[in-house]
Amino acid sequence: MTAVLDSEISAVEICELGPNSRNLLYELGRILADAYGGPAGPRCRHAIAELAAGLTGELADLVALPAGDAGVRVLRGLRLDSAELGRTPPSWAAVNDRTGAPIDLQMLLLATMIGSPFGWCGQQEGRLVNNVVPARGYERIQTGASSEIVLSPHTEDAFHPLRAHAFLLGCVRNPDRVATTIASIRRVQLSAATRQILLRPTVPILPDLTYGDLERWPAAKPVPVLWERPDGLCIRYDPDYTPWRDAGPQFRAAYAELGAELARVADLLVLEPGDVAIIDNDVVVHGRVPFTARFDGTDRWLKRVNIAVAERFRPARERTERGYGQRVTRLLPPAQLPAGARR
Ligand SMILES: O=C(O)CCC(=O)C(=O)O
Ligand SMILES: [Fe+2]
Repeated sequence: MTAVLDSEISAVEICELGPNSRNLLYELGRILADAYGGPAGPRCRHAIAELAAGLTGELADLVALPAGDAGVRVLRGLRLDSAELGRTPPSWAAVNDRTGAPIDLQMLLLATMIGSPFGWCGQQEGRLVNNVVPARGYERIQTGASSEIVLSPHTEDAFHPLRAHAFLLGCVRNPDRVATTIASIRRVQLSAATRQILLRPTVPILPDLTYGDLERWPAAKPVPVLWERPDGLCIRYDPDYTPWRDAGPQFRAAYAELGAELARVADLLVLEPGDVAIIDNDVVVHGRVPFTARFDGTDRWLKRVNIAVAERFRPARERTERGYGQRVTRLLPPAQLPAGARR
């Protein structure tokens, strides 16, 4: 993909949280942080699930999956304590979970209103709220910790059958207004032949480097790039972790056509402090433009939460995939979620 994106935000739904919603979420985050220290323990997780299931009114109306083909809804106006959060850490591993607890808990309340938040055992030590910050040494490596390179458009955790149906990207700070890129598969135009080729399983998608230096995958199973959900076309895409160059010329041409179309329809989304994007991971691929990291404690800082939405369709054939041994960690086992939150 090129770094040249030509359109401003178009069909993305932008929702401003009113003062009551902002204050309520903020207070709940604080109360949970004071009572439990953070979301690691089961008592706090039960409290999150109970509280999220009981939220009504404006918050319940606004905190929802994006409805249209844009596949992104941005909630604007989350309250943050920037001073308490302190300096941007030099890597995810250096995050202070205690000072971060109030905002992490707000993110988890939001995620639990949509579905069931989860993390990966092999990523950021299984945390439910991941931190996305530029890290020294990773400037040119294809992960969220990069900076100097274009982070290619991708489906989050495309390699895995349990990848998020949707995820949250919340912004703590973004002083240089570095844009996230978003591109909806519902806006691309493909020839009928290309569409047919990409609907067939041809090449596998491998785990990205955030899962550690995993050995090669001799038994990697091909998966389709495009698939269909009852409401329309969906995508599963991660070109940097797909051995597409090994495929035949027809597939390579189709894959290139898709890449060019995704670049054509891509929008730039500049997340500002207090913004939370709700991204449909089956409809939209996301990435990031290049930037020069500061590495001085004032860098861009995002929070990411994966969400499983039980009523969302996925193709049955994915159930036989093994996900390269990567296992999820859930907020709570599904049977322990209160009725209103069991999705
Ligand atoms: O930095 C961004 O805007 C996106 C990073 C990303 O791809 C992710 O956190 O999954
Ligand atoms: Fe991502």
